[in-house]
Amino acid sequence: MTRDEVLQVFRDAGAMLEGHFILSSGLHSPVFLQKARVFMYPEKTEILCRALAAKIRESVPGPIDYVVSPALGGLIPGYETARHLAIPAMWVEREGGEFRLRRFEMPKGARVVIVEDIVTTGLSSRETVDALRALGADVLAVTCLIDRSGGEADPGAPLVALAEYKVPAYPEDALPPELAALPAMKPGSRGLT
Ligand SMILES: O=P(O)(O)OC[C@H]1O[C@H](OP(=O)(O)OP(=O)(O)O)[C@H](O)[C@@H]1O
Ligand SMILES: O=C(O)c1cc(=O)[nH]c(=O)[nH]1
Ligand SMILES: [Mg+2]
Repeated sequence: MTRDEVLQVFRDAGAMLEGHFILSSGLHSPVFLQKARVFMYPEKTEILCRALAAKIRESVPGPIDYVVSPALGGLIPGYETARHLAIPAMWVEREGGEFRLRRFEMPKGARVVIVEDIVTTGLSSRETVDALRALGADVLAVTCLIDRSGGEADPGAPLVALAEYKVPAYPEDALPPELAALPAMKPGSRGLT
């Protein structure tokens, strides 16, 4: 799939939101990709994840044992991408703020690919990589549907994105006046109890 085709799926689903958003990293942005509005359509999710699975096969040499995704946003694309790779999918979820593989056993040396929905700073992906390496997994790549950093994020393993879409994001103390004038929303789940 081309970058424009991927972005068009988000547009068609009404998932390209404009306003004032607080991201998982604490950065503020005038654009939010509300992936849940894509994932509510199984056929749109299938199109994206089949293409991501093909890109993973091209980019990651050797066998892959598991897909692992960070909850919540990574769950649906992780499952669907694993289906196209014909391998099992697991997820990490936050416990006391830290990602943990609470419901699954990870064999030592297992060859793992992370599937994320969106990468902005790479922090959530890096937390996932660290949690899995601490269990003895061999993390081969971090993959995502959309990389908002335009290739600049460092998730701690090679990054494979179905599409890059560079979007501005600002620290709280450096907001452009037109963004500061709008009420801020935080759509993601980091920090929720
Ligand atoms: O690269 P980063 O700067 O870490 O940002 C990207 C992360 O932010 C979102 O998750 P969020 O924590 O908002 O919660 P969600 O998965 O429930 O949407 C998204 O799903 C990624 O996990
Ligand atoms: O950085 C984020 O938290 C983020 C950005 C985005 O566009 N979409 C999303 O779900 N999370
Ligand atoms: Mg997430």
